[in-house]
Amino acid sequence: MGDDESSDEHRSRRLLLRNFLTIPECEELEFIHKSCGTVGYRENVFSTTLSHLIATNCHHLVVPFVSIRERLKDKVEEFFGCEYELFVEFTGLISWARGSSIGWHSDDNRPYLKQREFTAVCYLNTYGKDFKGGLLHFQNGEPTTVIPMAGDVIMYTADSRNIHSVDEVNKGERLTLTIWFSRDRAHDEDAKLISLLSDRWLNGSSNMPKLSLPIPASSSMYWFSPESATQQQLGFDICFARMHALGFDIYSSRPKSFFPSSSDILTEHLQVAKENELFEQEFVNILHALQAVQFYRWKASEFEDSLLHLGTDKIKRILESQREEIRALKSLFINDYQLAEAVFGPITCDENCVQAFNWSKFSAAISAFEDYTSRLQREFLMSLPYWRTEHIIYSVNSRDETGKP
Ligand SMILES: O=C(O)CCC(=O)C(=O)O
Ligand SMILES: [Fe+2]
Repeated sequence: MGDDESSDEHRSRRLLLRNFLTIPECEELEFIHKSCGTVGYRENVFSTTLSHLIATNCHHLVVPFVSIRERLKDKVEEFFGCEYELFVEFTGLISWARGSSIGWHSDDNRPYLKQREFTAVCYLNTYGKDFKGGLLHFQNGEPTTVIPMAGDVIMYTADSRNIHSVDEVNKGERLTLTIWFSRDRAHDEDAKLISLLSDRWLNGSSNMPKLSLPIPASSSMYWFSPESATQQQLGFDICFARMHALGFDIYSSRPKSFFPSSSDILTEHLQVAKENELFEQEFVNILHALQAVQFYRWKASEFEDSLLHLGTDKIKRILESQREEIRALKSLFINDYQLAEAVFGPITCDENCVQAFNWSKFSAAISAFEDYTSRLQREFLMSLPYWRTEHIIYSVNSRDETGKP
C-alpha cells in the first residue's frame, strides 16, 4: 500500500470512544434538553441549539457545553491528525423520539453542508434502557454498528467515506449531543454565538440580573403534531407534555379572558400542581416551571426527606373549581394524551420514577435550582469578556489554572 493510500485510509477511519462523557455530564445535558428543547428539523425529532438557549435568555446554560466541546475538538484534531485549525460548526442536543430514523447519508451531502469536515455524536442515554431501536450503522468499515450507550462518542469524517443510517426508534427518546466541525472559519459557530451574546449584552442587558429567568420562544416552536395529523391543531405543546409525563399539572389563576390568545397563557405567571395539591410559589412562565420540574427529576435522589420541613402554607389542596381550570388548560395544550405519553413517557420505571414524591423535596430542589442557575450565571458573566476578546468560547477557569492564555 502506497503512502497516499495509507494516509487516506487513516483519515477515513472512525473512532468509537467509550465513556468519553461522565454520567453526570450526560444527565446535565439531558436536563438542559428536556427543559429547553423545541420541535426539531425533522419528523419526531426534538432539538436544543446553543443559539436557542441564548434567544430564550438561558445563555448561562451554554456553560456546561464549553469544556465538552473543547475536549471533543481536541480529540477529533488528534485522531484525524489535523494540521489545520478546526472550528465547531454546530452544536446541538438532539432527541430522536418514537418514529424517527434517518436513511443512508453522509453528513455533508447537501451543497450547503459541504463545509462539514468531521462529526462527533455523543450518546447521552442508553439503548434498551432508555429507548428501543435507534442503532447507528455504517455502510462499510469498522465499527459497522454502534449501540448507543450513555457517555460513548463516535467520531467520523462527514464525507462519503462514512455513509451511515439510524434505525427507527420504536420506544422512548434517544438523546445525543451532535457536533459538526469545519475547517472554514466562515462557519465558526463561536463567532455567531459571541455576536448573539454581544447583541444582548449591548442592548441594555449590561445589568444582567444574578438570576436570569427563561423567556419562551414562539409557541409554534413547542408544538408537536404527528406526521399523520391533517390539522396543525392535533398534537401537543412539548413543555406541557413533558410536565404531564412527570405527573405535574399547570394552574393559572388568571381568567382566560385576560389573554389575547391561548398560547399567551403559558408565557405568564403559573403554578404547578400534582394530584390534589397546588404548590403556592409562582413561576414566571411554563419554561421556568418546566426547568424547575426537570431539575427536581434530575436531582431528586439527592434530597433526603427527613432533613426537610415545608410550611403548610406552601401547599394548598386543589378546589373543585381549580381542578376544572386545570383540566381545561391541559386539554387546550395536550390534544392527544396517548400520543404525549407515548412520545415522552418512560420505557421502563427506573429509580427516578419510583422516587417517592413529596413537596419538601420539590421545594428543596427549587432552591438548589436557583443556586445552580446563579452559579452558571456567575461563570458566564466572568467568561464572556474573555470570549469576546479571544473570539472563541473556551473554559476560562481551567486555562487560568494551567497558566495558558
Ligand atoms: O445519532 C446518530 O447516531 C447519528 C445521527 C446522524 O446521522 C445525523 O444527525 O446526521
Ligand atoms: Fe448523519
